[in-house]
Amino acid sequence: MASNSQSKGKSLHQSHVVVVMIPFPAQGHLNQLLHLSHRILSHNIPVHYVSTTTHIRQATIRVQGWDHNSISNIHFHDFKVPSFDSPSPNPNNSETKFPSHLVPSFLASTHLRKPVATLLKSLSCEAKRVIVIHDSVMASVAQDATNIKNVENYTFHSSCAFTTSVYFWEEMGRPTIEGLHVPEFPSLEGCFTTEFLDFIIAESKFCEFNDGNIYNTSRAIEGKYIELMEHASGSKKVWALGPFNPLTIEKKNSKEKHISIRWLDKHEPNSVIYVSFGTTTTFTQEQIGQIAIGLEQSKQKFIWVLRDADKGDIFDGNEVKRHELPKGFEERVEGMGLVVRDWAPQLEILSHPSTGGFMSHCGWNSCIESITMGVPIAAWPMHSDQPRNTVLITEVLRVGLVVKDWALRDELVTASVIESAVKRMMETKEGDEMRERATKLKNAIHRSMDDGGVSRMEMDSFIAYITS
Ligand SMILES: O=c1ccn([C@@H]2O[C@H](COP(=O)(O)OP(=O)(O)O[C@H]3OC[C@@H](O)[C@H](O)[C@H]3O)[C@@H](O)[C@H]2O)c(=O)[nH]1
Ligand SMILES: C[C@@H](CO)CCNc1ncnc2nc[nH]c12
Repeated sequence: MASNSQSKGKSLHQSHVVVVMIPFPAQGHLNQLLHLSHRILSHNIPVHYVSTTTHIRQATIRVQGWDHNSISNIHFHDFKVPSFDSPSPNPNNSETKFPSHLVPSFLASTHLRKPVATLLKSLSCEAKRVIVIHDSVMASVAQDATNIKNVENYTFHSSCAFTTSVYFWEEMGRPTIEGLHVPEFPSLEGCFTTEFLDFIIAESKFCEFNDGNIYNTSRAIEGKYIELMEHASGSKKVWALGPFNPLTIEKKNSKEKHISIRWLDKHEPNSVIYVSFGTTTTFTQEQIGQIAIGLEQSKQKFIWVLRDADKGDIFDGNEVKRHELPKGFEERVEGMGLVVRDWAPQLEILSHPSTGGFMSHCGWNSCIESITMGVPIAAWPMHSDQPRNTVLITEVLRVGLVVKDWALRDELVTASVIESAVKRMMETKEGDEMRERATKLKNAIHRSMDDGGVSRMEMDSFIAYITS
């Protein structure tokens, strides 16, 4: 059984309760429930983590921020599903930038329902109680939990409370709520394909009978919107158990350091902008050229992670495309910028003192990782929840600026727009003020995770609730 310093004083009866995680098979989802597994394990509760063979492999090789040994106590269940297509992403989709090339892998994972049901039945015979935590878009896979007596079923929402709650608030007809000012936010137009929106709606029907809702956020970040979510959830509990990612990252010795960290070590505090767009963004060659020129013209130091969206199966063997950069670019920016084409250690980069800004698509992982590390965001949303996450970052929390307005989503972002956004973030008073607010927010989050802090108390209360 897992043990570490946080588990001291916890009684053994808790081992009669086991947790089963059912993540959605895309990096930004796998990652969050893996972090949560780690946190729950530290309370001495066994955790089972279920996915397809390839996605278990993906989740475990990309674990960040915790030491690899600490996840070895998680019980991974890699179930076989029918083989699925794993096409390369297409940057030229005109309707939306949603990564529809992943859909075959999403559909394949619906076949997890049967092995999951078998696992739940077997665990429910041995344990006092089985706590299922399933991604909101894996609710159909978790549905059999409802019919087993000692199994409780919680829905994990992979985005922030702001984005999820305004969706419900709109459905409720935008009621006035005392003490709450909701800023303007974009409609869902252009966020998803119709096919995926239908998938989300179909999955949400299976959440109706759940026992509560879990978010990777904190009352120290967006308390008002967690309350709005509570308002929309009626009698059901809303648990804000985040941030799931670790708040401090251990320094590696220099031999083990990634090239980007060694590079950051050479620079001044807050002098580098980190540019990365998660695992579901693919740019056209033309757009890549504009980013390159914009970064060069900004004359600011940068680390740029230049990679396409993940494929449904990241191990399927085909070579990843190597994007061309403008002629002589890498030589001209030598010493000033670093282009990373493989997997970057994002948490380490964000926690490095030299990193002073983050140009991001505003995936929720990137947002919360950046906030917990005190780094402000230059927001360039692409699809899904990202346009609304941008509103939380720039207007509610005021720890970021907008690179590209969502209304202009179909247009090329020119080098000069990128240049001016980078300069605004890195060398203006406005940028400094955002960094100050980001540092304040980081400190508030750290305090909330200390003894007696709101986030710590909420996690303790959840653990007590599921084990009592
Ligand atoms: O090179 C890389 C790229 C990405 N990453 C990590 O991969 C993760 C990417 O997740 P993001 O949420 O930022 O973005 P993605 O688009 O990939 O994910 C998505 O899934 C979950 C949703 O709620 C997000 O809003 C969504 O966009 C982050 O944890 C980031 O740290 C790396 O560590 N290195
Ligand atoms: C490949 C990922 C990228 O986000 C699709 C699942 N994304 C999502 N799934 C479910 N609800 C969402 N609300 C916002 N985004 C959501």
